[in-house]
Amino acid sequence: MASRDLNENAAARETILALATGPVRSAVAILRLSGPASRFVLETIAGTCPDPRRASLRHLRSPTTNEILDHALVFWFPGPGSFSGEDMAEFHVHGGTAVIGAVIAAILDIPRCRLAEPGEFSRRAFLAGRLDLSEAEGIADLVDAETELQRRQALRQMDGALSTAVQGWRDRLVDCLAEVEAELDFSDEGDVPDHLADAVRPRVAAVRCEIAAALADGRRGERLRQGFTVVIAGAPNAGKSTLFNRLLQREAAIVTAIPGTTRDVLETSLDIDGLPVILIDTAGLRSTEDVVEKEGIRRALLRAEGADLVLALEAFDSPPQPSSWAAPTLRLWTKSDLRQAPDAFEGLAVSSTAGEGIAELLDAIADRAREALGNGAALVTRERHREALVTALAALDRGVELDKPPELFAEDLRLALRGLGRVTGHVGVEDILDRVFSSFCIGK
Ligand SMILES: Nc1nc2c(c(=O)[nH]1)N(C=O)[C@@H](CNc1ccc(C(=O)N[C@@H](CCC(=O)O)C(=O)O)cc1)CN2
Ligand SMILES: Nc1nc2c(ncn2[C@@H]2O[C@H](COP(=O)(O)OP(=O)(O)OP(=O)(O)O)[C@@H](O)[C@H]2O)c(=O)[nH]1
Ligand SMILES: [Mg+2]
Repeated sequence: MASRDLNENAAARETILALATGPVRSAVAILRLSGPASRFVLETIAGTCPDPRRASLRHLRSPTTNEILDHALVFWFPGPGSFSGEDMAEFHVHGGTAVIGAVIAAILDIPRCRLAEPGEFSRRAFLAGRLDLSEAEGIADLVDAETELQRRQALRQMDGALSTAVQGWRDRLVDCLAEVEAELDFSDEGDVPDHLADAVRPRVAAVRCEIAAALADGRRGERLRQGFTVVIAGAPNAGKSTLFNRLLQREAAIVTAIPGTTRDVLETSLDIDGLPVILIDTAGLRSTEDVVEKEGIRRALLRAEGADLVLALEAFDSPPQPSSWAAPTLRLWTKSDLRQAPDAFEGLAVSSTAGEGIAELLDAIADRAREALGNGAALVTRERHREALVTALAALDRGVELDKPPELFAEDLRLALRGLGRVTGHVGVEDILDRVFSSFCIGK
């Protein structure tokens, strides 16, 4: 892929530094550098530049005082065959906060070195043509992945699943456009034979169809990134917080025998069979004049409305609840250890204290989440991709209309190509780079 970095002169570039590992005490911490001064930093702090890609054990020294700061493994990754495409270096230091602070301070003393912005290493890799925009997003998603399916989806995207599909559509549409344009060039105006457009139209329609299929995915990819939200709702004292704690296997919410205990919305993520589930405990629903409780109930109803699934709890000792919710609902009869569900009850009986029905409930949630989130094979994983593909699809829809003059057909093809190019960042991306990369972590 050609370098997109046309504006900046490499030598004038700053060298960026970041802690690539977590900002906590750890056995080993990795400091990462990218930019033209990387080699000089290695020579200054570690004495000499090691062989490319080989771990070398060095004393790190402060260039100002010559004091030894740490014994560390150091790496040299010469550009352009590095992750970012630039010269890069790594310091694998002991992961104490004072060690990290001292080495960072020593490096920042070197001219033209500064701390990296979030996503700046990946941004430089993108600008150097080492990866495209959707592959860079895959890296960010991989770092953020909390469940197995999120990991799988992110890895596919990092490996270019979406890029490859988009690139294939682009190539085919470019061929179509070239044929339409050639014909336009060689014919008198308004005199393009219809058979040309007729020959190209089915090929465009085939691409159109594939893009439409990728979009008709029930937003699985986006939802897998975000998680499947399950709201626990019901009357005060129905056992919502007890169930919440049982599903999380820890005492996250306060439980008492007093109705109206929970007021805030409590939200925690849960991994069920690799599926990311966001479990939400809410205030018990009742009419009340208490302003705090009222606000809690308002928030509870708001979250229930936007949920992927509402668990509507009822117990023998709690008043009946609204029978229908805007979101898909699973009715639960709680406290089944104390009183059996009435015969007419349509739903699942559970006891959070005795454990009855809990495995079945987890299975039911997993089934619904799997249905909504898919298996990690969706191509479209962000609203950004969807918007760009919808734009391309709309242009192709217009393009394939019968009796469309070839000039306008060609223009529609160009618009479609621009939409596809935005997914991978091949065209018109200046406005979205900040938005995409600022959501990355520091050090990525
Ligand atoms: N210590 C460390 N671990 C890491 C990374 C890193 O930068 N540093 N990574 C970074 O995020 C990931 C690995 N990804 C990488 C991707 C490409 C190259 C690289 O230098 N590629 C060259 C040469 C490959 C070779 O021949 O060995 C290339 O593709 O040309 C390095 C790391 C995960 N683990
Ligand atoms: N025996 C039995 N008691 C339960 C069960 N679930 C909840 N309880 C009891 O019911 C009472 C209310 O439980 P909570 O979980 O606080 O109820 P809640 O729905 O969160 O109530 P609010 O937060 O007030 O809306 C507590 O005394 C719990 O110990 C259960 O499965 N079996
Ligand atoms: Mg509660």
